Amino acid sequence: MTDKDQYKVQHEPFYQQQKNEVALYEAAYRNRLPVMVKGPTGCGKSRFVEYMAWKLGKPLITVACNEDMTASDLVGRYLLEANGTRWLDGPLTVAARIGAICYLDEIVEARQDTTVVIHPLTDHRRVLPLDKKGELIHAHPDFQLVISYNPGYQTLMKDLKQSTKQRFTAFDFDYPAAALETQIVAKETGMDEAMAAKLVKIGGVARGLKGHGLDEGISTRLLVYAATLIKDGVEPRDACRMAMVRPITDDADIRETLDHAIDATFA
Ligand SMILES: Nc1ncnc2c1ncn2[C@@H]1O[C@H](COP(=O)(O)OP(=O)(O)OP(=O)(O)O)[C@@H](O)[C@H]1O
Repeated sequence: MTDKDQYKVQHEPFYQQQKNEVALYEAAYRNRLPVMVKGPTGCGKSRFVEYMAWKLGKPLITVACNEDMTASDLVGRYLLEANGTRWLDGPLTVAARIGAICYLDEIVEARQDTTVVIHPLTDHRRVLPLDKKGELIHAHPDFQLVISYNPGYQTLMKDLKQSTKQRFTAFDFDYPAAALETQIVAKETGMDEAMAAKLVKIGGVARGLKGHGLDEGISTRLLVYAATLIKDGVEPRDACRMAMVRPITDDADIRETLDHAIDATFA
């Protein structure tokens, strides 16, 4: 297996289009424009990028960003070995060399001095300077940079700089409308649509509480978890409490409200 093959998405991921994002992404890719995918947690951002990598037949390298991440974690570093030192490419460098789609998940978590290393890759230069190694990489023609971003988590202290934002085209994602989300939960888990619709309805109750005691509503991911447990034989009320309520809040009043909604739905 070559470097490239190991990053190929082997099987078609199930992705339910919300609007015309597939065609728009293809246009961005044709022109090698960097893409930003914005939206709340668990609404399908990563699945979309995985699906696009599969559809375009390009390798996909995903990096989960965090606040301890340094530029070296992205670009690469020298490793100390018995016989001296050896350079090890970081994931961004590998992607630029082999022509992969590089997906930096939750980029805003990374420190700003880390974020700026992507700048020269996002404009017409499409280069990546490896300062420590003294090498300038010209990105492979197939390389594309994609970042994800949850606008709900941003504070004044933690946001992308305009000079970073303005290097990307952007997609606004959100939880799908009820009918579409029902199809997603049903197709993803094999659950019948009538049952999936019940889970989506409870999800809707929780999303209505956002800003009234809840930071985020129940994600599509959690609806899929609940459906998976139910398909495995777990009693629906237990599955919903376990997958859709307990993870998202410790507030007794909100839990009670959501538990009531669950009991009413499965009465
Ligand atoms: N449009 C969709 N088509 C198919 N599955 C979907 C879709 N939207 C959400 N899902 C389901 O929701 C799950 C979570 O989606 P995904 O991992 O893409 O979330 P995300 O937006 O990247 O979240 P995070 O920001 O937390 O990484 C998927 O594993 C899939 O089961």
